[in-house]
Amino acid sequence: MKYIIGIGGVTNGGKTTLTNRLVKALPNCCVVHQDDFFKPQDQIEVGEDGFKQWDVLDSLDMEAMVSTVRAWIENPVKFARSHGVTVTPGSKEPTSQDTHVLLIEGFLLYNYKPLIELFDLRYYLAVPYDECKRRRSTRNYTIPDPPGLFDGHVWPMYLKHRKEMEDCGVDVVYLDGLKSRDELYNEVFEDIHNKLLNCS
Ligand SMILES: Nc1ncnc2c1ncn2[C@@H]1O[C@H](COP(=O)(O)OP(=O)(O)O)[C@@H](O)[C@H]1O
Ligand SMILES: O=C(O)c1ccc[n+]([C@@H]2O[C@H](COP(=O)([O-])O)[C@@H](O)[C@H]2O)c1
Ligand SMILES: [Mg+2]
Repeated sequence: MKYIIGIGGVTNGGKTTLTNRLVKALPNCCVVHQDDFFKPQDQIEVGEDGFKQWDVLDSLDMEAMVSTVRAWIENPVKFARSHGVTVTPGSKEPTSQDTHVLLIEGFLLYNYKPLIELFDLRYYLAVPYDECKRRRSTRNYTIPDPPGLFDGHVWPMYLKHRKEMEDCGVDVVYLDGLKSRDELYNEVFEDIHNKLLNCS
């Protein structure tokens, strides 16, 4: 069986931290990071507000991201091997019963139709404004945040995209990003087991 699981939500919600832990625990598990699909800086539009518009779908090569996911769907064994993931057969025979998991993590997973429909399970990490701003201020992105970016662009875009997702009725499991790393990992790992892996 093949399962595609989304770890989405707000910037600095803890998506990458949680994903890095899950990938070690789930069977034959590969990861796609949405951050790897940002377009080069010179292709990012500058808005009327003067900020480079990083936190919109247009800043990402979403077609390439979906193609990568489709390559995994087509042949998860080949995908795993070419990404250095060791493939182990499950206890059940025939081999076609083997379990393969793809984790997709990123801040804009549930606003792009061709991607939304590919998930078997969608998680959404959220943290309140103050904590998000505090965590973001300590991050070192390849392109550092200019002064005022969080309040002028990042947070408003988060609210806009979250509302659009909710208005479209996308089915997500909300996670409280204020919980500890351990709590979040245990909660999600158990949930994945109950919802997916026990049924295979
Ligand atoms: N559950 C948590 N509680 C407190 N801090 C966390 C938690 N998860 C992650 N962090 C910290 O928050 C920051 C952002 O985490 P990260 O996993 O990179 O988030 P994201 O990928 O959603 O932007 C990092 O400094 C990380 O160590
Ligand atoms: O990774 C990059 O090249 C990059 C360049 C500019 C900005 N980012 C920021 O990366 C954020 C998404 O990543 P994350 O891990 O914070 O969810 C998003 O809020 C962007 O503003 C990321
Ligand atoms: Mg991240």
